[in-house]
Amino acid sequence: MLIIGIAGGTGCGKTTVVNQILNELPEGEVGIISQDSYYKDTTYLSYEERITINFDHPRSIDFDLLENHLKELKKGNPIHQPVYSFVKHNRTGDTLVTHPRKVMIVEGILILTNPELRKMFDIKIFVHADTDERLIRRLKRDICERGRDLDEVLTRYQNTLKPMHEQFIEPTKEYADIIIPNNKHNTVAIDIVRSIIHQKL
Ligand SMILES: Nc1ncnc2c1ncn2[C@@H]1O[C@H](COP(=O)(O)OP(=O)(O)O)[C@@H](O)[C@H]1O
Ligand SMILES: Nc1ccn([C@@H]2O[C@H](COP(=O)(O)O)[C@@H](O)[C@H]2O)c(=O)n1
Repeated sequence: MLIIGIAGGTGCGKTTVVNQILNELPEGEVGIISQDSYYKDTTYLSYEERITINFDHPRSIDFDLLENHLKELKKGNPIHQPVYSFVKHNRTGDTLVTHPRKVMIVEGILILTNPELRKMFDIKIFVHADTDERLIRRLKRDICERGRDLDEVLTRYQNTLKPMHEQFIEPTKEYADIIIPNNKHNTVAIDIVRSIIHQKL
């Protein structure tokens, strides 16, 4: 199994890049794991307490579960990937059965901060987009798709997103084998990653 880790700050286009890579690849040959599914279960907290969580700090992620799931997939076993709700700020209680594939892509802002995960990735990719571009994309996306308003996104940006990006996420660029510039759609980079995957299938 080839495991590809795709990191980069919020709004850089990780999900979009993954979808572009999957386009034109045989359906069902490549599996996806999203770091967002591994936000820690916070059912014991009230909604008011959950919205104060710093979701851009590595401690918000259940890395042990993510690592165990990758190990199970490597052994050939299916896993139950938790389903996360950005509206409830918590896991939904549902899970998505994820079967092992020849190629697994793991994507998320903080995945390269964890040394054990880094060791498991055969290829490490960092998607880069400028800070202002990422903020504009995040604003549009969170308002349209994640039930947020302008004030929520900007407050979160100032209090946690920006400082955590500088402290934890941007420094992981140095671990990347490939850096994809993504201020604009980068079809050449996508084709390169796709051809690496093709060789493995
Ligand atoms: N290269 C790009 N040019 C313009 N918009 C983009 C680009 N890549 C992604 N987007 C848009 O930016 C938003 C955030 O992208 P997404 O892939 O969800 O980022 P991430 O998963 O890194 O947070 C989405 O609305 C997406 O359509
Ligand atoms: N309840 C939550 C959990 C996370 N976030 C934000 O999501 C971002 C990571 O997801 P991307 O798809 O943008 O990579 C991260 O920056 C968290 O702030 C949230 O808003 N609410």
